[in-house]
Amino acid sequence: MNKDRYLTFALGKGRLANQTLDLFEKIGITCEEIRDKNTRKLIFVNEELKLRFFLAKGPDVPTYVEYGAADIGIVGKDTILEEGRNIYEVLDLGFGACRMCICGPEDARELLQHHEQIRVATKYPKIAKDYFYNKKHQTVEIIKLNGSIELAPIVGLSEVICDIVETGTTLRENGLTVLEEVCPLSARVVVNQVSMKMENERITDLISRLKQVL
Ligand SMILES: Nc1ncnc2c1ncn2[C@@H]1O[C@H](COP(=O)(O)OP(=O)(O)OP(=O)(O)O)[C@@H](O)[C@H]1O
Ligand SMILES: O=P(O)(O)OC[C@H]1O[C@H](OP(=O)(O)OP(=O)(O)O)[C@H](O)[C@@H]1O
Repeated sequence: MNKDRYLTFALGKGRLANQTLDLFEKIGITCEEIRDKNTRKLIFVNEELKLRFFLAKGPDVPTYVEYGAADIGIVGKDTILEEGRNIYEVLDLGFGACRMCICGPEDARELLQHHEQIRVATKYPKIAKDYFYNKKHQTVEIIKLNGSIELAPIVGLSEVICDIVETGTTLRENGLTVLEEVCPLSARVVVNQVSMKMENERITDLISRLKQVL
């Protein structure tokens, strides 16, 4: 362990960012500057604690962590599954709770049950493929989209979608429903495999302090 080495954190931008920063504050790790919406600065340093933080697009967080550009990352379980990087997942933070589901209009339920060769629109092709091919042994056509996934069955692009459901409002407002649940999701702490060995003391201490305030 090198006491002068900075530990670097990659935090997912968007929904999880504020709760992640709130949690770090609870264990005395502060980084006020990172909350400033007006700054274009990308990296933030806490000199006293020898920590560095940056915000990145969710799907890039596991990449930074696998390559060791960040020692630790905070990201949704969906992103971890989709990216399939070689990283350690060490802690479930509980917040950002939602579910990955197969959704569609009620009449698509029958198509799923009869293993029809349907089209599945999703932002998560790997998760969808794993679910249909490896878990259900069902052949489907997967169509990758980048957002507003609920549109796909409405306009006839696909029969069903594989997407995140939190409150269910988006589904309800668009006449869709949950047909099957793929898995529960929440924010996780991930760690670079080499950092876990080289900085074991600092990282395990951090994880146990996080556990105490969850
Ligand atoms: N209602 C929700 N919709 C999407 N993600 C959610 C929801 N609730 C919790 N999450 C979690 O929050 C994480 C970040 O969500 P966010 O929408 O900010 O990122 P994203 O989907 O990668 O962003 P973008 O909108 O830039 O595509 C997700 O990966 C997921 O784990
Ligand atoms: O169950 P709910 O509480 O309605 O939340 C689920 C919705 O939120 C997410 O979309 P997001 O807002 O990230 O926009 P996007 O569709 O452009 O990705 C997700 O893809 C669903 O559409």
